[in-house]
Amino acid sequence: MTIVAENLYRFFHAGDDETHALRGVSLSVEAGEFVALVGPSGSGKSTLLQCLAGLDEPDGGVVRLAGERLSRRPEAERARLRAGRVGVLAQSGNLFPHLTVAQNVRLVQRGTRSLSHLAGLGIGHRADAFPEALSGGESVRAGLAVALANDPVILLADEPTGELDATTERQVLDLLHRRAESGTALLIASHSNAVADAADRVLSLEDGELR
Ligand SMILES: Nc1ncnc2c1ncn2[C@@H]1O[C@H](COP(=O)(O)OP(=O)(O)OP(=O)(O)O)[C@@H](O)[C@H]1O
Repeated sequence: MTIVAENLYRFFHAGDDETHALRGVSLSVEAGEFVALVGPSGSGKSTLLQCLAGLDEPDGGVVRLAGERLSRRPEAERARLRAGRVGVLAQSGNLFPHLTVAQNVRLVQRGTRSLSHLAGLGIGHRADAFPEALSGGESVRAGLAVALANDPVILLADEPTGELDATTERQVLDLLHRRAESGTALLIASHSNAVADAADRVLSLEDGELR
């Protein structure tokens, strides 16, 4: 099970301005691989993750999930292809505000699985808290708990450790490592050196191109 991007382009227009957020990005992440995606602010990391997740549509190129084309399909089909296989942690909007952490996880969970990964993420004691009561680091970890709720085969995560202290970051990276060892493909966008150090491979984006 892999995720593959072939020659992805994404442009944004605002008035006369055109931003070339992705300019011909090709990559693949294999099962069990922990890949870090680094690059300066604005280099296209979030755009790339959104396109890989099928939450944004590239203007050119193709995304394939386990050999099946994800791009240029109706959202309902993209959702079906993603469901239960791809976990996504975005930069915001990962939690429904009117549900507790545990309810957020339960909402996306298929069947009855345990909530034990909350403890692994160091937020077991916050299971009954509402998102507005969480610290920045707690809410990122709660979002990660939602993304991991169905034991996805691919995890796409945007800055999962950005708001964490060094000790908690280590804890989250250990958990991600164990996921990779059990076969999950991880693509983690981050500015943190600790994430790049923990990864098997580092992809570096600059101005919408991999270097
Ligand atoms: N919806 C949008 N409309 C217009 N421009 C956008 C949009 N989304 C992203 N961009 C632009 O595309 C470029 C890439 O943005 P992106 O968020 O992918 O970068 P990033 O590497 O994730 O940055 P950061 O590290 O700050 O999160 C930036 O110039 C950004 O301003």
